Amino acid sequence: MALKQKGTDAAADPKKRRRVGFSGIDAGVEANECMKVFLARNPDEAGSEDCTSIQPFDLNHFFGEDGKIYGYKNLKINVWISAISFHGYADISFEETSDGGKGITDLKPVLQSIFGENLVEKEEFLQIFSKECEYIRDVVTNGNAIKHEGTNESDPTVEIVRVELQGAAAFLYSRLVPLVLLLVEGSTPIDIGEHGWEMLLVVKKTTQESVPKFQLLGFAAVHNFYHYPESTRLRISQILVLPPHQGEGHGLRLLEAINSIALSENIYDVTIEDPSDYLQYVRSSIDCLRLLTFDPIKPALSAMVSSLKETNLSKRTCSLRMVPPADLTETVRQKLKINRKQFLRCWEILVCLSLDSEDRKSMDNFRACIYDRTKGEILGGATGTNGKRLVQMPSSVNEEESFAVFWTQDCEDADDQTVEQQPEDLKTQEEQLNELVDNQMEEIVGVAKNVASRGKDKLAELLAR
Ligand SMILES: CC(=O)SCCNC(=O)CCNC(=O)[C@H](O)C(C)(C)COP(=O)(O)OP(=O)(O)OC[C@H]1O[C@@H](n2cnc3c(N)ncnc32)[C@H](O)[C@@H]1OP(=O)(O)O
Repeated sequence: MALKQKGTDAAADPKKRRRVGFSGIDAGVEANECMKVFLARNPDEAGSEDCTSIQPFDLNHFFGEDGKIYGYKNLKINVWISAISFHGYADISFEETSDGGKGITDLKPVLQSIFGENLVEKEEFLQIFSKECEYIRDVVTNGNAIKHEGTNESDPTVEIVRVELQGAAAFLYSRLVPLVLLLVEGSTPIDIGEHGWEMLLVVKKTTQESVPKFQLLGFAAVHNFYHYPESTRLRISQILVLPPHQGEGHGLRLLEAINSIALSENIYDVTIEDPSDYLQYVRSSIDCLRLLTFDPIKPALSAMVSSLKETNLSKRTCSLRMVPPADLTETVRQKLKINRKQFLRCWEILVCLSLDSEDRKSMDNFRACIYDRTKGEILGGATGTNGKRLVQMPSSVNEEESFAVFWTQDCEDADDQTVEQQPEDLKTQEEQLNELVDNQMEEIVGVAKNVASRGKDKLAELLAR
């Protein structure tokens, strides 16, 4: 790795070290405040801040325990990643360095932990644009274009290509790792040495002269793993649409392509590893639209909707489990490859869509069912705690949504239970639970609205029954 550093190199040579007027102990600077990452499409954009800027979810977590950089005055770290070859080039500048009590952060190993071997000197970075201008074409040459219903509907120049994660494709993945680390929250690089990995690449073809013929817009890393006794499951491990192209329908295309592979190869089902909220939203929207036209679902759905209209759960004298019949869950898995957990999510969305939002009683009953389900999941059943307790945990990410469940050591010990379940504890638990239920209602309604606007005709047909 080569980094071009402006300013003094005082950090390396103690004799040259100059004192900076830090008053007291150095408070440090947050990495999020001084580091920027850009995507450069051509040599002119390399070094310029007028190109696509990437918004990493959090840079601080790469930098030590407190996410801070120490010992620099006016530090600026700019990194450009080539949108053609995915090499990187870093420009680091600062006025002065000085140990203000917390040392001088060594930036090289940190940048290396993000960008690895991809980081090169500026000169090399600029040359690579022409040297590797057909890099993506070379990777997709051995791949298979995935054609399925709806393919290329909106843009015939965009294609999804399926490649095994070996050889050139494995090299491409290793070049994409920095973007994965920066943009996919909580991600770690996948083990490409493991059997069963493949990638789906979203590529844009162009016939224009002087620009690469293939441009990478996004990708999904998918693992095929064994399911007893003789089938395979497809697990989407990482999916990333490059920042300038997010929201253009490519994530949706990738999910649709994976669904079509699962159907054509009679895969057991499709799962997603820790989907982000937005990915889950896109996925549920697609699955609900598929389910709207899936006839076997209709009788069970209308029976569920009738029950919600007729019962009154507000007094909690009766209860209703808002789950689909087990045989329907199995049919949905077999025919649409939607896994059980995902179908349960979609089921709630479809029930919500089928209810009259003006009918207070039905909507209250619906919320009561979501409440019972959530409580059951967290506290281990609506009738007892099963020895589990819900506590709110401090979190830097989102305090409101951070809960932990812990088990009391001996759940049959009645004395322990009495001591722990103080009335004020129960009230806090109740408040936290209600917040969680409100969030879930919001998510359900969000997807329901999207599905309603995109599948008006299908929905009208479903509701007419
Ligand atoms: C397992 C994991 O990898 S989790 C991490 C996921 N990845 C990340 O978070 C990295 C950063 N984000 C991304 O890479 C992307 O934003 C992704 C992958 C999450 C989503 O891909 P995108 O290309 O941005 O989304 P895409 O444009 O395909 O779809 C989203 C929009 O199109 C809508 N849409 C378009 N057509 C349709 C349709 N036919 N049916 C339903 N919805 C549709 C979606 O509902 C959504 O609309 P809205 O946000 O305006 O309400």
